[in-house]
Amino acid sequence: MSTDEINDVGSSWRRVVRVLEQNDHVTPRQRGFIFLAQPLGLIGTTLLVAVPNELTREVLQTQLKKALDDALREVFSADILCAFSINTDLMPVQEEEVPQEPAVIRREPEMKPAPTLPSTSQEFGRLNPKYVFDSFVIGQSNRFAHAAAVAVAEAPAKAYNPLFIYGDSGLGKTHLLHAIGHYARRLYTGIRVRYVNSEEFTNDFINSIRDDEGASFKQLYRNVDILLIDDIQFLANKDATQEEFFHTFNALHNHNKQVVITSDLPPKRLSGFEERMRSRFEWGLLTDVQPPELETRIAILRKKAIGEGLSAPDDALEYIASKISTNIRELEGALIRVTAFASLNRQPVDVALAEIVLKDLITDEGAQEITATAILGQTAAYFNLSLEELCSKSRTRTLVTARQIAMYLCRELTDMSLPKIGQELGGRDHTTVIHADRKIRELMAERRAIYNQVTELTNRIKQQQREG
Ligand SMILES: Nc1ncnc2c1ncn2[C@@H]1O[C@H](COP(=O)(O)OP(=O)(O)OP(=O)(O)O)[C@@H](O)[C@H]1O
Repeated sequence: MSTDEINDVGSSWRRVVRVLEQNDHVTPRQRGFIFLAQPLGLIGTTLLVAVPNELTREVLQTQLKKALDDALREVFSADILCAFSINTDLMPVQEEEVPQEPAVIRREPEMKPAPTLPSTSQEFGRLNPKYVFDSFVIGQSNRFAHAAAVAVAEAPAKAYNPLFIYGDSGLGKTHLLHAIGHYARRLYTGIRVRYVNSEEFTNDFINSIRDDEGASFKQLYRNVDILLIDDIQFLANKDATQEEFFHTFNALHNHNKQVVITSDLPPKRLSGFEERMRSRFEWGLLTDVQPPELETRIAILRKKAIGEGLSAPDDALEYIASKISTNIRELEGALIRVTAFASLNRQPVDVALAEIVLKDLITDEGAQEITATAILGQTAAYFNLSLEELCSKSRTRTLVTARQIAMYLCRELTDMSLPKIGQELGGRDHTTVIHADRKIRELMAERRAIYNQVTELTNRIKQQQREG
């Protein structure tokens, strides 16, 4: 197809968009999706259109089918069929990379914020760029939670408020929270989204009392359009912090601001919370996430392998997925170990190799829970350090590596939250833990010594766990 022809299709498509803009049956939200599409060319009576994701395709193909067919007929004076292809490059860039809202959304007046939302763009709580809806695999176990999360991002404070997502550790609750934040920021220019772990909320609150900064604490948590609060169970029995959260929640809810909460248990089973708090959690929508079934686990591994550029055949992925069933973080950890081992040995990943590597990683049913104390104790002993040194501020090379390995192992072998791990290792920030986790994953694939140290330490910790 020549450039002229493509330009021609471009101008026809712009006319199609104008016709759709004038169609009263098309909602402003649906228009937002039309702007994300780009025509690629016309082959006979089929128009090829690129869209950034499955959701956009679905909206155009189903909700807007009739309006789109009519508009195409009007512009091309013929019945035109649309064929959609997904091109993630069309996806607006994440906020972390470019602090401004993406141009593709920005220049369209229809994508301006809903009238109730303020228009200043601010950075509120870092969101992990990897935790977006597109990287989230949907299965029976999380379908409802995913749909509710999308609905809340698309219509903050209108769909369900609060949205309360609960379930065991490592099943995607944090991922969904971040994804809501990313997606809402894409849809509404300048929307103020704050993500916070409840332990950070507690720390901020305590510091605000210590520093007499109550007003700025309120400003921080009440001047937002969406508050995403992770792992609310950590507020249990913290009466003063709960009281403050109660007022924050009420202030936001009364002003039609969205609150999304995650927890390991449903409100009714959350102990250490006042009844008025628990009942508020039930005002909106409760949804759980369950351990994923085998097919979903395989799909998650496949997506992860592609995303991280790891090469592993399907049967090896299936083997890993069949062995680790209750925690997606562990599932990902297993994939990293297998591919790191293969890379170090310049061997392809296959089932036999996965079997060898995972032999020690698979948790024994009924064994004692692994604690931070066990991990820190074993790590310190392994590197010939004292516990004080391991948790100290010193930054000698051995200490930094040992500390990062301890953080990585806490992340992989326990259900502890990031702030809690940081706290155990000398009161470090949760971002330090994220960095350590990433660093060790990378080093394991690059340096045999690190891989061996992590493996040997894991074995020692598990051995200690087995012996009670
Ligand atoms: N459905 C999914 N698709 C793809 N990745 C997933 C899915 N569910 C979870 N993950 C991945 O599994 C890991 C653990 O998920 P996440 O941290 O969101 O769990 P969580 O339920 O918040 O756990 P915790 O209660 O311990 O905080 C993350 O890397 C996340 O991206």
